Amino acid sequence: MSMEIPLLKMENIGKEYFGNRVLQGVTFSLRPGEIMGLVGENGAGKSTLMNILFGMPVIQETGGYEGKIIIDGQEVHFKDPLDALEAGIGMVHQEFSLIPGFTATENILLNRESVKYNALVEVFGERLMTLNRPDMRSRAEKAIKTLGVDLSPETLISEMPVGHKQFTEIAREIDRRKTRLLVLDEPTAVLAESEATVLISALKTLSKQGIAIIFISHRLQEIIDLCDKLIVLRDGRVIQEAYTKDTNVRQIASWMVDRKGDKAEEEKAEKTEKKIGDVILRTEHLWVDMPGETVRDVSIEVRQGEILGFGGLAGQGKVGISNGIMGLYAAGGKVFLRGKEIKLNDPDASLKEGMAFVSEDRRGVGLLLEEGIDWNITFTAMQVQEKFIKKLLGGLVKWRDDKAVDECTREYIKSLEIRCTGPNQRAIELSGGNQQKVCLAKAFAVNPEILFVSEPTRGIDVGAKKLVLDTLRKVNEEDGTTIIMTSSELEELRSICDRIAIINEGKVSGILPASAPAEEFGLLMLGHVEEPAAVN
Ligand SMILES: Nc1ncnc2c1ncn2[C@@H]1O[C@H](COP(=O)(O)OP(=O)(O)OP(=O)(O)O)[C@@H](O)[C@H]1O
Repeated sequence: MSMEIPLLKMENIGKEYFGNRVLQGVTFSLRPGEIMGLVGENGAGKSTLMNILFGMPVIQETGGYEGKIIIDGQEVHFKDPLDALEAGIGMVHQEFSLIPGFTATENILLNRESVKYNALVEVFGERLMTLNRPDMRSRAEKAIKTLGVDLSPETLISEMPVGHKQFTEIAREIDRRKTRLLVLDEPTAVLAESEATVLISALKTLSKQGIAIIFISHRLQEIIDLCDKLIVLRDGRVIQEAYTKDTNVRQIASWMVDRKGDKAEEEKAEKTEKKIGDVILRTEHLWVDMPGETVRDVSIEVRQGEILGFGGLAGQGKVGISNGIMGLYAAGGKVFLRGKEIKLNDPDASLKEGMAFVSEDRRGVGLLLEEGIDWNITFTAMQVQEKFIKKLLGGLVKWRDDKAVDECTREYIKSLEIRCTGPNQRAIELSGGNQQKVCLAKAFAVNPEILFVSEPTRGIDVGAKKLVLDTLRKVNEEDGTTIIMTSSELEELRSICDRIAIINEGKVSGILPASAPAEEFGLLMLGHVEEPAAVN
């Protein structure tokens, strides 16, 4: 054993939220340049542990924490993130903290002063006018280059696809010369596989320069590929510590869950015979103006009762299609539901027509963060369909049926294994993966005829992933719901879809049955257009 003093030691860390214990006796240490993976099921306590390390206000506001944080052998007490930054710790959160109306360069150069940006944006705005632009740009370019990504420093954050926002956040941390420890909370969740590969090699470069890294991910192969060692949290305790060279994905998955490890194993679904009906939804020359995911010309038919997948590389438009049909971004062309043309650019209309959408952007459009789980799950159904409403005197008097709301919420908490203190816990207090489950439950509650889901398993742990996909399959088979699913993971699409359309440069480059070989999908993703079927 070397006598070297670790860069960081967290010792006996504990945390309670209002009597709910979420961390207990967590201890680990990290040397300069070392990369540690932090894994565990949704709600195991990973983000909380990192929030403690980074001095996040939510920790102080909820009664602080127990245990010690020791840096270079000295105990530290961070009052807020600025103290942590001062000590050389950088953190990239699950959700972004970039300033929308500013460019990549400006965001990178604002560094973490922007932790407090809410009130300060105006001030920054003025300051930026007087800054040395060429110098700023070259610093931003340097940080972007270290990451090895194709990102223009002049692009506005509000116009970037989500993957580029992620790289901008990371570039911002790299530009801070002081950074000695970088914490990344699920940085690859919003990235396409190719982008994730770029990120992983960039992080390896940083570690060679002596920067230590704590990396949270549900993609266990990434943990193996990137990290030197890992710790596994279960119910707020460290239940295993290991060097990645001594373990494998299967073993890590089994450490994470109480249940048997085999639940984490990706199983091929047994396809039961199911009835696929007539065309229920049809688009004609659909275009959608969504930043980073422009749809140019999509004409496609979806049949009643099928699960249709949209796949393709990031930024090619697969994400834009459902956002356009559901009225969240400006769209044109024609969309027909059961043969009748529907109104575009009107989110309410699409809901009333019996369509529901689980967005890839769960914080942006998915949740009412300050409201309870119950309200989040039932609100849309209540508003659009008058579900959970009691009527008296022939409909003259209406009020909320709290009992029905509560029952429905409890059912989804159980079936989707949402980890919470109860039906009225606020959405903002849930872990990322559990918020994602609430978004799904909310869509199921309206019992839509057509359900659009975009990246449904983003942020979901390996065990729960199967649960989510099984639930989608069940809704499709038992309720006959037609499902249109967008995902950046081809294997996920292949495990539940009947057909998969690959989108390239804003157009459909081909549609294949899920059983087609992976190489054929690969070719379509690269823009090789399918041979047109026999000419008529
Ligand atoms: N502000 C808060 N108030 C109350 N409880 C909270 C708060 N933030 C988190 N929790 C609870 O702490 C527990 C741990 O959550 P945490 O976000 O640390 O999990 P996680 O391991 O990061 O999960 P995921 O993989 O889903 O992101 C959860 O049960 C969550 O509900």
